[in-house]
Amino acid sequence: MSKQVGSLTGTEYLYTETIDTEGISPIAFFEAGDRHYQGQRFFWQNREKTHTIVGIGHAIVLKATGDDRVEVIQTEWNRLKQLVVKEQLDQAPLLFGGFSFDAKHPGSDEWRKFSSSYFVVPEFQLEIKNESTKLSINSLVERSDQSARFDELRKERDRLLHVAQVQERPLFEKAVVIEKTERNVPDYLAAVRAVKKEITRGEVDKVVISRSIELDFEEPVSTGSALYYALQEQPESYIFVLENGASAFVGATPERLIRKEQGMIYSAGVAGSVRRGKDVAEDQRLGNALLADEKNREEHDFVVSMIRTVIEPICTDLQIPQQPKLLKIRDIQHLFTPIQGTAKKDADMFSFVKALHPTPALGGTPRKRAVELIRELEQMDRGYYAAPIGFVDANDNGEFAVGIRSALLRGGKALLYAGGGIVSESEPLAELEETNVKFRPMLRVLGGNRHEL
Ligand SMILES: C=C(O[C@H]1C=CC=C(C(=O)O)[C@@H]1O)C(=O)O
Ligand SMILES: [Mg+2]
Repeated sequence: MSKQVGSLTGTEYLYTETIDTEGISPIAFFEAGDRHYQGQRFFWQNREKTHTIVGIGHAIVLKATGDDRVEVIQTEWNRLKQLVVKEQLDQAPLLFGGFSFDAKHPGSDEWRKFSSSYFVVPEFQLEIKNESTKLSINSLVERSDQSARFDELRKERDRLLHVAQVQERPLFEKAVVIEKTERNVPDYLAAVRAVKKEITRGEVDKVVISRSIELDFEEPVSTGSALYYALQEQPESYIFVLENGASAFVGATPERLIRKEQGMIYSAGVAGSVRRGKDVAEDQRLGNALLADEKNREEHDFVVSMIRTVIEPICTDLQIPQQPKLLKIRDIQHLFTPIQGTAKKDADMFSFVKALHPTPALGGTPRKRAVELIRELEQMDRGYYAAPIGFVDANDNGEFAVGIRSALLRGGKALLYAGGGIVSESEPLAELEETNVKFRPMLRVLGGNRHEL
């Protein structure tokens, strides 16, 4: 049973016990939870592929809505951290989840279950980092129930391990798409034009406008299959899955929001885009043209300058290069500025998430007006698209990416999302084409590309 932290009795502790499990495949472990824990799993892998986390089952669920949702999650997590009981060598329990893009959005049926924030401490936590593989059990129980509860949980852990290691490895078939519907192209183009007018009027400098594509499949798509193909097809990106009941939010994003490790923080400006070239020469020509392009540099500079402004008060030793570099991933190249610093003493992970979200790579400049315009102009609910998704551990180390190049799966349907930064020089049809490139990663993963390839 999962517990909302609000229902704590005051006498429970968050017990953790870790074992070493070298050689287990994270996707096989994820899939081992398919039968009994569907809707209660998550998966995370960083861009460098040095850190993979799988969560199965819910020891604790945290949800919060409203403007102060980040602070509510932050406070509850701080309270929970005080309850951790573990041996020194045990892994710290972690909190994984995400926020919706806009806490003030009225919401839609498709995203209803996710609430405007949804975080879990997994019951079974597999972590592969620095060449070591650790599997923990986390459980929030009364001291008097701890021993009996852990006996049950150890049995269940061993069963999951056996399924993952010994029983047949899962074979994933790519789902078959029967229909691909561009949901709101005229609305999207109208929104881009409206933003350009607002820019001319001096109301805003930049707003990110997005749209969605619906895929209908012959059969329900399993989360495991989407995850498998995301890992195969997008090796240069963060890969994430967050299940919630019958829905799953899945993505292959290149964009870090914040990583915090031993007091150091790492963020990134990722904005400004062009497709990959068909050969090396074209790829380099496109990349160099992107680096020199005024419109894309403007899109990018708004992001870097806002990140500087919002993290300067909570950081020291901030290091931000003057010029962007190129970030090349399978389908697209971006302008990229890595940012790092040292977190001030009281600035924890959620202080950074709150300060940074949304950067103008997903929202706009100025932030408040841009988010209002997105709410007014986009004829859709972004849900968790373009919003922070990731984890923090009990030592306040962790990482959040931005949930782009992503899709919401539910049964035989998927909703894919993509957007782009609209600035004064934006051309509506060129922006539409840019969103087509940004849909590609998830179209590859989900099979919706087969007519185009
Ligand atoms: C909003 C998205 O991308 C952002 C990240 C990188 C480049 C972007 C751009 O060039 O417009 C966007 O700001 C998306 O992929 O849906
Ligand atoms: Mg762009």
